[in-house]
Amino acid sequence: MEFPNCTVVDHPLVKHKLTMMRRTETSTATFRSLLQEISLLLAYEALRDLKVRDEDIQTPMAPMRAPMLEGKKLVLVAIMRAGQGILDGMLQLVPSARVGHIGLYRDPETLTPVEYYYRVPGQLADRDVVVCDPMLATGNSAVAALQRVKRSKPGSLRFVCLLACPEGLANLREHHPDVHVYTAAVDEKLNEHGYILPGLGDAGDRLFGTKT
Ligand SMILES: O=P(O)(O)OC[C@H]1O[C@H](OP(=O)(O)OP(=O)(O)O)[C@H](O)[C@@H]1O
Ligand SMILES: O=c1cc[nH]c(=O)[nH]1
Repeated sequence: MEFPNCTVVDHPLVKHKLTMMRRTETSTATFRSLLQEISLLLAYEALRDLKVRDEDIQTPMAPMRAPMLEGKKLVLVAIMRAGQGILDGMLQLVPSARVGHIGLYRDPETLTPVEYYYRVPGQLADRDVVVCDPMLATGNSAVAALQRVKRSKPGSLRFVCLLACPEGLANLREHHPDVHVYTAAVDEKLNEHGYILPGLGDAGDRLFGTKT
């Protein structure tokens, strides 16, 4: 199925790492390092249109004008907790990016997000903002996070996740048709508790080892 607001990064390396992450027997340590690795690959695709500016440099052979990223224009915003895993991977690729955090958890009964923390750099007007969270399930958390960031009128806004589903993509498209999603896969559907099927379970618990 095609989703107009979504790019599926279906590189073989991404597919392989995602399969390893899905497996029940994958340890917390392995899950964490795989999320970092896969996020780096997702970022490669999601940041394809970042602006570069030519600078005068000197190679050992000759002077030249060469493109450099305007790194400080990028703001990476992690939805806590699990977004931290994606953030860590993306920061390896763009260490000079500014960082924001939005604390949200999903009320297990209503599946609506509850905000408990917000700290994002101000002055977003000329900055490219990437909001990240591994799971786009109902999409309610992403919709709320993007709404919050939009109050600061960012120059551009995109969303990076590990796994999406049709319900979450539809919700996001309805509320934020201007925000493009980059993901490693779009799974089949949600179950009655709002979990992605086949999915990978609770991303935060798997990343931090908090499953009881
Ligand atoms: O699309 P949604 O239906 O809103 O679900 C997605 C949210 O659920 C997970 O977080 P959770 O609320 O479990 O919090 P946690 O990261 O603290 O575990 C996930 O990391 C997303 O933030
Ligand atoms: O499948 C899901 C849905 C929401 N949050 C998760 O961590 N996993």
